[in-house]
Amino acid sequence: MPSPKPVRAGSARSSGVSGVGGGSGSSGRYEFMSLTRTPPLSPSPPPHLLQRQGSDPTTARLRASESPSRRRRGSASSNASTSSTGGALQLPEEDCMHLNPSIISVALSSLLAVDLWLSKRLGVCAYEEASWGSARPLMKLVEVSGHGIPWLIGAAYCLYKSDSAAGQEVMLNLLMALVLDLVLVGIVKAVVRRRRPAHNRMDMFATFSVDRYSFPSGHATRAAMCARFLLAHLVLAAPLRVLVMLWAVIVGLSRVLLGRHNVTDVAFGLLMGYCQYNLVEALWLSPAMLQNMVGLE
Ligand SMILES: CC(C)=CCC/C(C)=C/CC/C(C)=C/COP(=O)(O)O
Repeated sequence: MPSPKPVRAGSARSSGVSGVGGGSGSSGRYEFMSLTRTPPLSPSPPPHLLQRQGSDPTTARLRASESPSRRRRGSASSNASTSSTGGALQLPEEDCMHLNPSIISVALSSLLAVDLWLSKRLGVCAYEEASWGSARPLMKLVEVSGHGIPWLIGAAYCLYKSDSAAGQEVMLNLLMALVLDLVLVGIVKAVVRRRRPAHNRMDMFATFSVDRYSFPSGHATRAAMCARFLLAHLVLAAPLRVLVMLWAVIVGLSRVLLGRHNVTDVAFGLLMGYCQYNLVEALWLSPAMLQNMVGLE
């Protein structure tokens, strides 16, 4: 499997392929090439760099993406070390000190490469002509079931219809949780700015501008948080509890099948939604606070 190649955001964007990474480029952001695309031509590294890169192609590419000043410094120390050892490759101390960050970035790059590859393979409902394209309408129904608008309208309606203080308390807190989820997901999306998979067709209804970004999946955070909320506050029979959990998993899975998200967007989204519920519990609006806020007797 080819290793992903960290490139400057501008060049990847122009090829319409996306990814994310912490990176140490001038913009602090890397994007990763699609595995199925031919990487753009880049100037060949100078011969001394090739010598230092050895036979490991990943290390070679990482070295080639270094800043020119670091390459020059590396080149000088490399020449010294190879000449003193009669041609045997001996890394200078400076490079040894950078070994750990390199291992982490290679591990992260590999994880993201697997993520892109797996997500592309699993995007079987991304369009009608795809291998499971006939299931796309069903997946879009699942999408609607996890969308913010039906949940907000449903919670507001139940709050309005509820005739007990306990019911109103739960519904108001659910509303608060849904708004909190939209805000937190919006912030993370705006900070990370990972683009949606190239095979995604952007035909979702009612989206915010941050929803052009894919990390994390808002549907996944909402599904995990709402599932925990329902399980904690509704008295449900065992089969229904299983159904609620299954629904959350299916909503998450449908995001990848529809091609809306990469696997890591959904995995992180489910985890984030699960943790968000803890925050909702911590911020729980009590009846006393509710009396002040909505004037309950
Ligand atoms: C009242 C109000 C402002 C409601 C906004 C609800 C809304 C438009 C939510 C966006 C839901 C959405 C499309 C999230 C994107 O989910 P991903 O799973 O694709 O990240």
